[in-house]
Amino acid sequence: MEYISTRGSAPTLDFEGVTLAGLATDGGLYLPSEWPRFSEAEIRDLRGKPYHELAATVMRPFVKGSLTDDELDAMCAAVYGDFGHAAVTPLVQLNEQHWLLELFHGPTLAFKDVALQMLGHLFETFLARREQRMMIVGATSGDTGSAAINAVANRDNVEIVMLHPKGRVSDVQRRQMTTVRAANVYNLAIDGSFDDAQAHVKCMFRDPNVTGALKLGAVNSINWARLMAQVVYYFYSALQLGAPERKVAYSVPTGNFGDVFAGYVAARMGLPIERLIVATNVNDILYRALSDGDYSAGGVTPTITPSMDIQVSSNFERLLFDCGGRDGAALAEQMGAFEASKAMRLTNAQAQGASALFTSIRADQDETAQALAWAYRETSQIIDPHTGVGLHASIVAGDTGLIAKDVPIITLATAHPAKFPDAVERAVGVRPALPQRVGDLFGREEHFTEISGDYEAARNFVLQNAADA
Ligand SMILES: Cc1ncc(COP(=O)(O)O)c(C=O)c1O
Ligand SMILES: N[C@@H](CCOP(=O)(O)O)C(=O)O
Repeated sequence: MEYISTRGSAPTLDFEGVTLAGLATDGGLYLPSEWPRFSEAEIRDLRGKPYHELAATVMRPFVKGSLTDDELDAMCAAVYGDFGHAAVTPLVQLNEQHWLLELFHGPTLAFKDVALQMLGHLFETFLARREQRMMIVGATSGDTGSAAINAVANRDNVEIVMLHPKGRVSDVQRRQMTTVRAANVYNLAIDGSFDDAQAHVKCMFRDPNVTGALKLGAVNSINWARLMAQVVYYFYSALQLGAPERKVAYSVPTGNFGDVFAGYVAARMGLPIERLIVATNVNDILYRALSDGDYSAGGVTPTITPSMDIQVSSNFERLLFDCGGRDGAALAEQMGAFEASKAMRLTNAQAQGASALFTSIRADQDETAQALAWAYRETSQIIDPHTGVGLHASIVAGDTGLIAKDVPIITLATAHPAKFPDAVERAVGVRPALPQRVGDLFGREEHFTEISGDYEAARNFVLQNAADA
C-alpha cells in the first residue's frame, strides 16, 4: 500500500514509512493512494469474528508490504487481548433506535487506547527493524496524552514529550499523564490552548533545527496508523446491527476530526453507513464548516467537554483532500492561506462531497448536561460529557427525522464517565468511581514542567531533553 500527502509534494511512503513519519514533510497528512474496498460478501464473512481477528482483517490491506500476515495477527491478538472487556468495544442498547459503542475499556479509559496500544507495538517493531531511536512529540487536550504515554512508557528506542494546555484538562486526565514514572516520559503544561500545543507540534516537524537533530514521531491522529486502527470498531458495531444488509448511522463527538474520519474511511471501504453525525460542543468550527462552508477558527471556549475544546481540526484536511478531487497543490495553497488567516471557505466540491455523508449538530453545555440526565433517567447509564454531546446529536437526529426511525443510531462513547466526575455529578447527581484498573491515581506524585505558550520554549525543552537522554 502506498501513501500520499494531502499537500502533494512530500515523498510517497509505505505503511512503515508513514507510521514513523507522522506528519508529511510538506506539512500535509498522509492517506492511502487509493481506498481498499470490501465486497458485500466479504463484509458478510466478517460477521461473528472476535475483535482481534476482525481488526487484523480490516487493517490488512493498509499494512501490506510492511507487516506479514503473521506479524499483524500476533500484534492484534496481543493488543486486543488485554482490554477491560472481552468484547473490547461493546455495544449497549439504550432504546429501539439508540445504541452506545463503549470505546473506553482500554487502560486509560478513552477511545484513544484502541489505536494507541496498537501504535506502541508498531513503533517497537519498525524501530527495532531499522535500529533507530525516536523522539515522540504530542499535543493533548486530555486523552491522547495518557493513552500515548501508557502505550510507550519504558519502551526501548522511544522518548515522549507530551504538551497539554495548563489548567484545561480534568484532574483525572492530568494525573493519568503526570503520575507515570518512566525515564522516557516528559509532560509539559503550556500556557495556552490545545490548538497552540498542536500548532507547536506541527511546527517542530517542519523546523530544521529539530528535524536535523532528532528523528521525530507522532502519536496524534496526524499519524495515519491511529485512524486505521479506529476504522475497525465501525465494522465491528455495524456488523452486529445487520451490516451489510442494514445501514446504520453514527454520532461521533468530534474535536480533531480523527474519530469521525475513521468512519468515513469505513464507508469508503464499502461499509454501508447511512450518515455520520459530527457532534460538536460550542467550539463549533466543524459545525459551521459542514453547515455553510465557513471554516474559520475563533477563540477556544473552555467547556465541560475539555477534550473537544479544539478550533483547528487537523484531520478535516484529509476530508477536504479526498472530497475536493485529491488536488495536493490546490489544497496546499488553501491550507497555507488558512494557516495565515485562520479562516477559509470550502470549495463547492468539498462542501458537496462532505454533505453526501456528514451532518453536524452542535450541543451547548445545557444540552450536554440534559443528554447525561436523559441517559441516566431513561436507561440507567452514566455517560461522560463528551459522549453526552454525541448523544444529544443522536436524539436530535432521531427526533427530527434526519435519521429515519428504522435506522439504528450508534453514539460513540468516547470516554469513561469517571474521567470527568464533577460534570457528571452535576448532571446526574451521582459521582462515578474510577475503575480499579487505573489504580491509586490520587495517591501518586505528579511530575510535569510548566512552560510559556511560546513555540521556542517547547522546542528548546524537546532539544534539551533529547540531548540529555
Ligand atoms: C473523550 C473524547 N471524545 C471525543 C474526542 C474527539 O475526537 P476527535 O479528536 O478524534 O474528533 C476526544 C479527543 O480527541 C476525546 O478525548
Ligand atoms: N482530544 C484529543 C486531542 C488530540 O487529538 P488526536 O486524536 O489528534 O490525538 C486529546 O484527548 O488529546
